[in-house]
Amino acid sequence: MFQVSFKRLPGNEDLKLPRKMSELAAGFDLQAAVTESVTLQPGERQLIPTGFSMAMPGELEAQIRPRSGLAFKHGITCLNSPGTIDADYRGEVKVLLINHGQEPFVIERGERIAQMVIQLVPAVEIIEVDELPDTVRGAGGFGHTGV
Ligand SMILES: O=c1ccn([C@H]2C[C@H](O)[C@@H](COP(=O)(O)OP(=O)(O)OP(=O)(O)O)O2)c(=O)[nH]1
Ligand SMILES: [Mg+2]
Repeated sequence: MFQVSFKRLPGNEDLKLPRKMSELAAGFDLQAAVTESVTLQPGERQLIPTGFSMAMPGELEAQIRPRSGLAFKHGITCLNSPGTIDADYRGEVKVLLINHGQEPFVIERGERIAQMVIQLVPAVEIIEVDELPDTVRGAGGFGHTGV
């Protein structure tokens, strides 16, 4: 069990810390910490504050992912999905939303706008080599096996 710390930023006492909405949910839902409602016009993107910062062990990262309901109903998604929160980041977690829908979308304070999934990041060492091991696939990609 890893411990992940959330720090509520001043002025956000009314918001809940990220939380799972069902027992086995993968994601912790994130609330919009906008001080007043924000309207995303079709095609517009905005960085939405969440009102908290966080810390986690170095083996972890946090991914910011869209909520499928907002995507399906309103075309609202995360432009950089999944957003990456590095373990050493201590700034406010923010959500880069974009409106891919046809209608303006209003974000109210406290609205659940995205979800955060905590993931393991394996420790790796990068080594430079002159040759890579052969495989059957080789350089084939981008649909070379057909559709
Ligand atoms: O959706 C996101 C993505 C990133 N971040 C924060 C945490 C992350 O650790 C930091 C940097 O993100 P990233 O590495 O994706 O951006 P960059 O453009 O590479 O910036 P940097 O040079 O600061 O790493 O920004 C967020 O709050 N929300
Ligand atoms: Mg970076």
